[in-house]
Amino acid sequence: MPSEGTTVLEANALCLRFGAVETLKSVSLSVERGEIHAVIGPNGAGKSSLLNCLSGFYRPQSGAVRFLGKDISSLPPHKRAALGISRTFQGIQTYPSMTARENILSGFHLRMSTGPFAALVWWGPTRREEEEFAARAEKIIEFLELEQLRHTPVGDMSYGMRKRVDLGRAIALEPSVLIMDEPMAGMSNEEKEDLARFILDIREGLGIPVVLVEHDMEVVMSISDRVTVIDFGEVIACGTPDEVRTHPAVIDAYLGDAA
Ligand SMILES: Nc1ncnc2c1ncn2[C@@H]1O[C@H](COP(=O)(O)OP(=O)(O)OP(=O)(O)O)[C@@H](O)[C@H]1O
Repeated sequence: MPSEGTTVLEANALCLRFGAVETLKSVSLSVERGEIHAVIGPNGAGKSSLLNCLSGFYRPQSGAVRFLGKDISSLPPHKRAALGISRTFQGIQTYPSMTARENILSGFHLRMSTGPFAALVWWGPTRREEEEFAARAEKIIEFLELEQLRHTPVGDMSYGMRKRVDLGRAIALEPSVLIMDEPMAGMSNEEKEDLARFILDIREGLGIPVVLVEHDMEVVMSISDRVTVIDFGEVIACGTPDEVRTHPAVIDAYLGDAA
């Protein structure tokens, strides 16, 4: 883990174009240890594109992404994930026929030091890893209060619980940072409250900083330490929820009457 006060994940002057569309125009963002950092902005502002640049799904034409001070701009998504950059996506990423426990266990595969070949010829370490992962999966099940649903196929669960299993898969890797794209979309108020509590617990209890794109302003303003506002591919404000809420450019661009 990084030492106190260090930047965990950093985007520096990212420029991203799709043909004639300038999606990100020199966007910078830093995610500090111990913070929940929200990225907000109107539809089409470039929020998901920024997350995709951080996790490696999009390659910006210029600018750099750094993780714990190291330039990771050229790394593909799976290598960034293996370094400790975890991500949840819009919608559901879990396997519906697998149970909650099996889905969470599937999140460990990136950290498996022994591949399938080693498993065939060298049984010992694989077995030990499996036991270790099973124990860790149990901890995640308890952490996310999924005990009752441990052996339930995810396809039989409510949307909110499926998203919770999805989150379990993302934190199974014990990441150094968690990226979440619109985690509250499609959730009831009760489900949102539960998820907000777990996001706070992930920051507090597990010490994992979180960067999230979220449209629900009530959630953003209540759980975030810092908020970056993007409009038309540019950062127009960055600060605490109170600073952002009262920022004239933000009021103009996005929050309007809701501020
Ligand atoms: N793969 C792509 N190909 C072409 N254009 C893209 C691609 N990804 C994003 N864009 C464009 O980049 C711009 C920003 O899109 P993005 O999804 O990042 O915005 P957003 O702020 O996340 O929007 P929303 O809140 O509606 O999800 C849009 O004009 C979009 O059409």
